Amino acid sequence: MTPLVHFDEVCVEYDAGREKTLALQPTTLEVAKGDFIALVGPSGCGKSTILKLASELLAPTAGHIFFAGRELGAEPVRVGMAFQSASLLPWLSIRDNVMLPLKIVPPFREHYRAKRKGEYRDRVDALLAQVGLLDFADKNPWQLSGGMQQRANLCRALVHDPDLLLLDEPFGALDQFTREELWSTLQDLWMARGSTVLLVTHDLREAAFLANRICVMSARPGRIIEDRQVTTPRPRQISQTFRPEFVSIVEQLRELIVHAPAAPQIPEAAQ
Ligand SMILES: Nc1ncnc2c1ncn2[C@@H]1O[C@H](COP(=O)(O)OP(=O)(O)OP(=O)(O)O)[C@@H](O)[C@H]1O
Repeated sequence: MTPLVHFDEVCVEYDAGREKTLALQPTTLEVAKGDFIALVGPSGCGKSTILKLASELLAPTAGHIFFAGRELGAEPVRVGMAFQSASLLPWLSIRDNVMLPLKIVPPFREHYRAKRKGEYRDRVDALLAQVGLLDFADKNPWQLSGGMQQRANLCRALVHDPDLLLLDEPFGALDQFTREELWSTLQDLWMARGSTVLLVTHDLREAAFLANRICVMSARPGRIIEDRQVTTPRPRQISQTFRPEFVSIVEQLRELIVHAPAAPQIPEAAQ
């Protein structure tokens, strides 16, 4: 079956004038529709670079990226994104923050004026209810805790049913208990919506709890050195992450990352 996203021998070299940084060695990755993939690896190995490629913020230096069998860029791909900082607009209510993609992203924006008061508002409120935020819909972001802001941020990333949900350390700034709550929220949203997710994280327990596949990357210039399935049935419980079989997955990932040699550099002439 054609993968939803296919990175085919993709290479990235950042070129800042005289200084060039090879961030990604030829990397191949196939993402099926509905996959939940976690990208883990040492700092600077190119995890965020993969998200930038998937969101078309960055073009590969070499290789190709396909979406549903066609070269990325041939057709618009709807992407939802969330980062470590929730970056909600402080002057808008939570409801209006979550509504934003429906105002901006085609084809929703064409119907925005007609549907805002009815259908779109119901859609936003249903999502807010699903993550326990409906009572806070009229509040401004600064009236919510960091964890609540990240819940709203996830809603904003999902409200327009993106083809791809790209998450770059979305829970990195939260305390452990709030983070675990948000893992369960994200798992529930993913199970309900069947989204296709690429998650960058440094937290191996988070990767193992949330993902179906964990792609481990080598130190920069990065490449995928292990593509590991996590078959634990859903819904997963936080308490399971303290059980021996789960702890063992996390330990194996950690060993891989700590001991993985940096990928051999490709000689410039061969690039
Ligand atoms: N715009 C840029 N210009 C030059 N070099 C860059 C640029 N963006 C990233 N890099 C370099 O490319 C490499 C990969 O960066 P990237 O942000 O993808 O890594 P990462 O694995 O997400 O890192 P971290 O885990 O620390 O967030 C790093 O060495 C980084 O310094």
